[in-house]
Amino acid sequence: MTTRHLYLDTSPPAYTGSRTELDKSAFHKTLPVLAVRVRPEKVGKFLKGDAMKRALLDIPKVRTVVSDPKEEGNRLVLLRMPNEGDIPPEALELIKTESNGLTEFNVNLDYNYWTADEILQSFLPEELREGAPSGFAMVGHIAHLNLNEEYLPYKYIIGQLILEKNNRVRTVVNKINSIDTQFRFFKMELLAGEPDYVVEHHESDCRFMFDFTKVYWNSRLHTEHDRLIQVFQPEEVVADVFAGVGPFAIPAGKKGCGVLANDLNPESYKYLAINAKNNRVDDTVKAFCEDGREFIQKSVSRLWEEPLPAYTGPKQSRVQEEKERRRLQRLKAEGQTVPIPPSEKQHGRRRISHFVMNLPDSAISFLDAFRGLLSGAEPALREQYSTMPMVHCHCFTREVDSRVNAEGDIRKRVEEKLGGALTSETSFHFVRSVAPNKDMYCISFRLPPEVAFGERM
Ligand SMILES: C[S@@+](CC[C@H](N)C(=O)[O-])C[C@H]1O[C@@H](n2cnc3c(N)ncnc32)[C@H](O)[C@@H]1O
Repeated sequence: MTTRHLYLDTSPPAYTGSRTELDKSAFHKTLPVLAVRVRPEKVGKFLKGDAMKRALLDIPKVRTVVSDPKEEGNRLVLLRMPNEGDIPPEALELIKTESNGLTEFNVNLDYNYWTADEILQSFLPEELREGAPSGFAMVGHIAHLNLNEEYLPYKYIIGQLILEKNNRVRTVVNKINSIDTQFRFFKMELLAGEPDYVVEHHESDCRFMFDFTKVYWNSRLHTEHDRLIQVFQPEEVVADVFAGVGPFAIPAGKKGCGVLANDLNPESYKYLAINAKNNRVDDTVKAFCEDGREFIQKSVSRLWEEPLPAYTGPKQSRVQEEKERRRLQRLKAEGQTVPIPPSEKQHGRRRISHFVMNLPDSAISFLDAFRGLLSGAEPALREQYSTMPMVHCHCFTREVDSRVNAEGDIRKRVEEKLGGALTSETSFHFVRSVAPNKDMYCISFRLPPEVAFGERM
């Protein structure tokens, strides 16, 4: 991007230095301008009012008023033009009556002045400028990008620029176009900064910690996470079959939901448990490390045998909790009756209301695990499921010609795997386009009773 201001060209100079490393000294530019010599007490007159509006130097990161190098205590008010003939008459009038005259001044711009994009545009060979990487995504302190092959010879310089020009960035990585087939995390190479991949990332008002090189995380799913979290009611229990480090599970727990959260990747499981603790929801969010199929099959009886604490209203802050603890301690010390905490008075939660299955590549293939989920269950447990749970299953399209086809195709694949017809309580949500011919959807359906009470797979 070239930045031009009236009279002044503030774009970086044409780069003539080395292309194997960044020669920062090559980024130097001098802009000759005029300056008004004024007594300090008169500076305000030149900055306020309309007279000087069209004459003052106004470029980002450059001060308009500087000390006069030739006369101690005096100030220079910088103008945007190098020639007197360009100064508007109303400004000239003020200069004549209120200043000590005009002088020449050099504004010096250097490497620190320009943005990473501007430096890169000047640095790259001409044929690579259009389409040059201009953005990056952030996860915690890590900036990550996905460089096209033609930019790979310049990858370390691109990394250096991102690191030096963005205060929040401590590490810059390039995602290599290969993804771990089972656990879905990206392979990446360090371009600049510290080789520290354990991040603290914030989403949906929760704090997530994880090793970005070992677990799946995708900030682009933020809206989808929020969408489903809104669907869950605080009293409900959610079973998250492919939970990752908890972007559905932890915010749902914070909302009040009981959550059984599972991931087969031991690293995801480790951070899932840490995140539940760090967000103070480890009483209601329980982590598991099992294959998704096994987790689904065990989930109903697991919750029946070990119910999750009942919902007792919005979660208190740490300060409120501490206040309540002290109040109860005082009552006890005074020999008064200590009230039973509401969570101990009420029965626990024993029914799963939602299953979440975000493993779009293969989640549908796990659906047969629902067959016979409740068959053989004792009557009291069956009674809990007079209303069947909702299943929210993410998947990719196969039929790409139109969305109508896509929905029909997804429905067919789901019904085949479930071994039963979907009810009218079925909906489709387009999540995002992941590639030109690949869309991500979420199908939400109520588990058909004849599937759950039918024969086990
Ligand atoms: C696409 S990620 C979704 C993670 C998280 N729910 C989210 O929305 O960001 C899928 C997760 O499924 C886990 N996974 C893959 N195969 C699995 C399996 N057979 N059983 C359980 N988890 C599995 C991966 O480790 C990964 O964390």
